[in-house]
Parts: sequence; C-alpha cells; structure tokens
Amino acid sequence: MSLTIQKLSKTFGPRRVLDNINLDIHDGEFVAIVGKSGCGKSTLLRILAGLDRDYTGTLLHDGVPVDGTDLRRGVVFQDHRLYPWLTVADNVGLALAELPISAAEKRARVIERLAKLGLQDYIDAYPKAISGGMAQRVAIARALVNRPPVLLLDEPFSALDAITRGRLQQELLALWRDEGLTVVIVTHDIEEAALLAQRVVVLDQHVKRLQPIDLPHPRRRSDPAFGLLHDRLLADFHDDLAHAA
Ligand SMILES: Nc1ncnc2c1ncn2[C@@H]1O[C@H](COP(=O)(O)OP(=O)(O)OP(=O)(O)O)[C@@H](O)[C@H]1O
Repeated sequence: MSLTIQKLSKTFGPRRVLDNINLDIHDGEFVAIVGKSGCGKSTLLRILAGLDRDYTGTLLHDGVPVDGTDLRRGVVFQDHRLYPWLTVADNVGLALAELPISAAEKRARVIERLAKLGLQDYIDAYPKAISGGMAQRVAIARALVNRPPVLLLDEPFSALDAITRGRLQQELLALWRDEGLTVVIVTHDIEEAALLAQRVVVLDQHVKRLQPIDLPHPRRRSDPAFGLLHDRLLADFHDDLAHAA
C-alpha cells in the first residue's frame, strides 16, 4: 500500500471542494485523476503532496499519516517553477540541499538524473535558454533526484505542444516502468489519462468513477478497446456538463 485516502473532505470557506474521498493507491500503480475544471483535482494533489493539511479525514503514506511535504513524494506542476538565476543543474541540486552527502556526490547524482532525462547537454544552461519541454523534463528531474517512490504530477504537460507532450508522456511511462514508481497524475485530458494510467479516477467533489484500464502499453488510439474506455470516461464528463446546465 502506498497512499491511503479515507473519508477525506476539504472546504474553502462555505464551499465543499472534496467530499468524502476514499481511495487506495498501491505501490507501483499509475493513477490518473480527471474531472471538469474546478472539481478539486489540484486540491487533492496538493493534499497528497502534503502541501495542504487543512482537511478532514485520513491520509496515510505507507500506513503513516502525512504531515507535510516529504522526500518520499516528488511533485511536478504545470509550470516548471525553475529559478531563472540558477543553472539547470543547480535548480535540480536544490532538491538535495538537505541531504548529508558531499557536494561532489550531489553533483554526480544531479548529472546522472539529468542524463536519464536526455538533458546531459543542458546541465549548465539557464532556464530561459531551454524549451518548455526541456524545462518540464528538468522539473521531473528535480522531483526524482531524491529517488522518491511516489511521483505526483499536476497537469505537467498541458502547456506543451502535442508532439512534445506525446514524447514526455512516453518518457514518464518509461520512468514509471523502469524505476517502479507510484505515479499520480492530474489531468483535464481524458485521452492522456486513458493512454497512461492503470486506473482513472473521475472526480467530481467525490470519486464519481474508478475506471481500471487493463490495456498494455503502448496504447493505440485506434484500438477499439481503447476507444470504448475513452468514450465511457467522456460520457462521465457529458453527464457533468448536463448537470451543470
Ligand atoms: N486557495 C483557495 N481558496 C479558495 N478557493 C479555492 C482555493 N483553491 C482552489 N479553490 C477553489 O476550489 C475549487 C477546486 O479547485 P481545484 O484547483 O482543485 O480544481 P481543479 O479540478 O484542479 O480545476 P482546474 O482543472 O481548473 O485546474 C475551485 O472552485 C477553486 O476555485
């Protein structure tokens, strides 16, 4: 068991954003959280990260209550959040600041991690000199440099062009497979969720649907089984929109 969410609710003032969420995320699982804008996806991810502790209910990581951010959970946001005055390597190295290892060891670890993401030629570049896709790779490198077992991503590819997004999706799948990560990705893109995840959580304040996707990777949009699952997820959204109207 990796993350355990029990009876979790969250309000902003009078507004209930998450209502009685129950969800177990298993070790090594790839879970996508989808739902219409404002349904609480980012709020839930921030809670999983330990960035927001103002909720009711229970959140456990490996059976232990989450009480803040933790080196065992790396986080990637939609915007890369790199410091413009630091090089790529120094941005990634910041994540190791508190680790009791030598500067040389830190540098070696940073370079190894950057190389795994194809960034070996950009180690000493500044963020403004690299593309949006590269910057998101750096953000992933920063999230993983501590070798956390859990990677949490909030709309990590939605600001990228379609080709770059496709590449990064494949790289994320490779990282998940090769490193045995537990991945939770928030996305508004049903197709992205269906292409990547083993389970898709449709959120609408509560868990509206938990959809397993048992298709092997790489998944093809042209596969009829993929189309069926995609359409089922899409139907949940139409349902939401009908209710909203
Ligand atoms: N700090 C805050 N204070 C007050 N309300 C907030 C705060 N953060 C989020 N909300 C509200 O909570 C609701 C859920 O927000 P959240 O960002 O989790 O949704 P989301 O599903 O991620 O949306 P989107 O897909 O548009 O990013 C929204 O109505 C939002 O306006």
